[in-house]
Amino acid sequence: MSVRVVARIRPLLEKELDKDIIVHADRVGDGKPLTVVKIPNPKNEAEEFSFAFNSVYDQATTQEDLFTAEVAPHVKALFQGLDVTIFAYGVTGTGKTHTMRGGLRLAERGVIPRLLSNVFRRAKKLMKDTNGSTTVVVALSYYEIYNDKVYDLLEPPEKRTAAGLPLREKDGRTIVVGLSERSCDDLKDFERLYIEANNNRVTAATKLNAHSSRSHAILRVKVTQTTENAVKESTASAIDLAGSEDNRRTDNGKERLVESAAINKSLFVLSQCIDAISRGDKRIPYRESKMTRILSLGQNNGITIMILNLAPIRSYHLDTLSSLNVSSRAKRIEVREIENEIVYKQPPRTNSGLGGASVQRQPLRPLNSAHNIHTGALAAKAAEKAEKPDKPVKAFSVYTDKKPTVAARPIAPAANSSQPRQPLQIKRPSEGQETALIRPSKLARPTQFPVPRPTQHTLLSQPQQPQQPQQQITITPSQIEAMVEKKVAEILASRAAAEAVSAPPAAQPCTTDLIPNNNTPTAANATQNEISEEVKRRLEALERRIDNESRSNNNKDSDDDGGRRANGLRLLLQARQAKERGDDEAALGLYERALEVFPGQRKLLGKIERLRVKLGRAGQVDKANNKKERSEARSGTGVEDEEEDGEYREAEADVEEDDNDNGKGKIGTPVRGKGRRNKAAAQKVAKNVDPGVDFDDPASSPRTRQLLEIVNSRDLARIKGLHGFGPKKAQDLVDCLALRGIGESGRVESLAQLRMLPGMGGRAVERAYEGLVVEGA
Ligand SMILES: Nc1ncnc2c1ncn2[C@@H]1O[C@H](COP(=O)(O)OP(=O)(O)OP(=O)(O)O)[C@@H](O)[C@H]1O
Repeated sequence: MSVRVVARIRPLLEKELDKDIIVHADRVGDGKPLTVVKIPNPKNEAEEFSFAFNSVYDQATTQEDLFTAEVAPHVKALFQGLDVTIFAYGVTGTGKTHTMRGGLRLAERGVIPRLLSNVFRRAKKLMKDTNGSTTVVVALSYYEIYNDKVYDLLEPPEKRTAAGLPLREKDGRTIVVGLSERSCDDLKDFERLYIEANNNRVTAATKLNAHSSRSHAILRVKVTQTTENAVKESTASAIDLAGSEDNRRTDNGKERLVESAAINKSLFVLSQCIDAISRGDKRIPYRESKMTRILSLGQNNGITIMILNLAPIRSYHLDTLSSLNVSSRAKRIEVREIENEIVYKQPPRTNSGLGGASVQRQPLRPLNSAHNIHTGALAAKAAEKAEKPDKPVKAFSVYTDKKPTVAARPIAPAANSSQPRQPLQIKRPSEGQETALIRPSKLARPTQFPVPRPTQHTLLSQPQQPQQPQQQITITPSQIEAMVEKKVAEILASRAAAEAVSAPPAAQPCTTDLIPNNNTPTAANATQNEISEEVKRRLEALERRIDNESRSNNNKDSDDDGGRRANGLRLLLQARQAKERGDDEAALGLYERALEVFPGQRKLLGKIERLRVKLGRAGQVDKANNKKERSEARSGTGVEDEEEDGEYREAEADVEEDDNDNGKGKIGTPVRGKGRRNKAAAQKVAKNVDPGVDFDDPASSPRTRQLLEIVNSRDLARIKGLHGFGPKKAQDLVDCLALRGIGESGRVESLAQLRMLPGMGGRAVERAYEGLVVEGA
């Protein structure tokens, strides 16, 4: 399931009543719900950009409307064991805190108090419905990330240490070490704690918001359901992110500027993570900020809802566009909808009278095989509770008439566990039932492969008995193929996840997952073995194919000049933007990464050195590059580097051109001779292509017209079809066209203009032009 992204446009504030409204909610057709946000192109007011979301809430939306539509439906899922994450994103002053926290009046209460109210109500009902045999404990932790440091909001500020609380990875999640947790009995209890904690949160008045949050605030609501035999735990996280700020508009003083740099940096990393995930990159830069590590977007399980807050007025125009862009990409992020595992305190009694022929029961799992976080502390706590004599004896309601959603999962150790995986047991078929479900691995959603499963009866009455001969299992080749495809998708996903966190490789594709563990061969076992062998053989072949493909992709990447250069260009552009935001730290990191693409470039080295000096880290420029420079100087050669240098200069020219175009007068530094250089470059291309083609003239040839028409269509599929364009380059161009109005008409009017767009330097336009087959020619 993808991240659900909804947009909320706030009403005008009193001081804004005379302002021009430029952001509108719209629908895709009559009678359809609001799902589109419209905003004019800042370069061409006649043109409008449209951004589609899962839902859009306009100025008239009340706090209750939003909660009822977006959050209330997921409280049930929370009690089923799914984690729920809700976070508010947007520019400063757009209503994030209003949405999450809200006002004190009942109608003004935001998502968080309403969520807690619903949780307490449901908990109470559950306890009542089970006659007290299920107890529900609600516990809170609440912390903020201020200047990239984590502080516990449930502790008084004087207890804070300068370094804040450390983060640690545990069971694939990021946890805050030493965070306090308070249990809450009811809403009143919560409100007292929450109000007190909010007083500890850093807020300050800025020019854009009288009560601006200077930190990201994360509230975690842990719901623990305990019965006699088992404990189920799930967490709702409500996150109020600090808003991005354009410091040219805030008039921020020194302290606010430092805060602002930290806020902007973390939000920039978040947008980079979103971009990287949506592009399918192998490396996701989660670790570059504490906020992204904690949010773990795309790595978390359960349900994730992103609320994009928007201000409707013109003064937010560019900021609004930028946050619309980031959030519309977040829609592409997939989150696995996996319930947390139930932890059993003790084996269920085999002589339980609760059963009956129709009752299904969850198979037992050892505690150490639980997949999620509940293996250690929770189990210990559960055991401790079970031992306490003063607690009433409870009967756990794992016996249910319904088919359990997480029940009957085979034993699978945690994905990142060092423990070897146990092969799955394919169990006996139920009476009168030839087929049932199997889950090939923890990562996978339920599949439809017909394999036998045990009946309640068998499990309850003969838990220790050796396996009986099984009925003939029939799996068709197409089902095997489907299993294999699914497994491959899992392998790819787990590899991507493992690479993303730079952790040791995630659980290796475990082909044995699908192999039954049969020590006593029978006819049915033999059939299973055959099937497993077949699956295993195909999996191995596919794994080899994947390895070969990724190897050849890597080679292709390194051969692909355009892709490499475009990547370098992107890094230069991002570095430039970071510098403009005043985030020298991020700019330095990006320039250093660009140096890997354009190694040894003196100008780039100069920029890095200057930034290092500014950040008090002079003299640390990559030694390898310096060495390279020195050896070049000695040998007096560098033919290759000349080429690199030219390539770098062109890339940089593109970036500077882009900056110049974006922010005329913003930086205030005249750009010398860039127009000349680009024009010269364009003419150079024109000369290579066809002496008759004028790069400044849109109508100079049918091929030019066709190329421009394809570009201006902004149709990803058509642009991808251009010679020299991969999916990434095509997407970059489409995004760039969406972000910038090009030319008077908002269109690219000539090849020369196309060449000046980021990523279109070098021979990109020339290649696309040359490779174009003119329609109708
Ligand atoms: N839907 C709304 N209805 C009425 N007032 C709103 C709404 N959304 C926001 N506001 C008002 O707008 C102002 C700014 O909102 P808020 O402080 O929530 O912004 P924010 O995005 O959290 O800003 P920051 O990032 O600076 O913390 C507040 O006065 C708030 O009451």
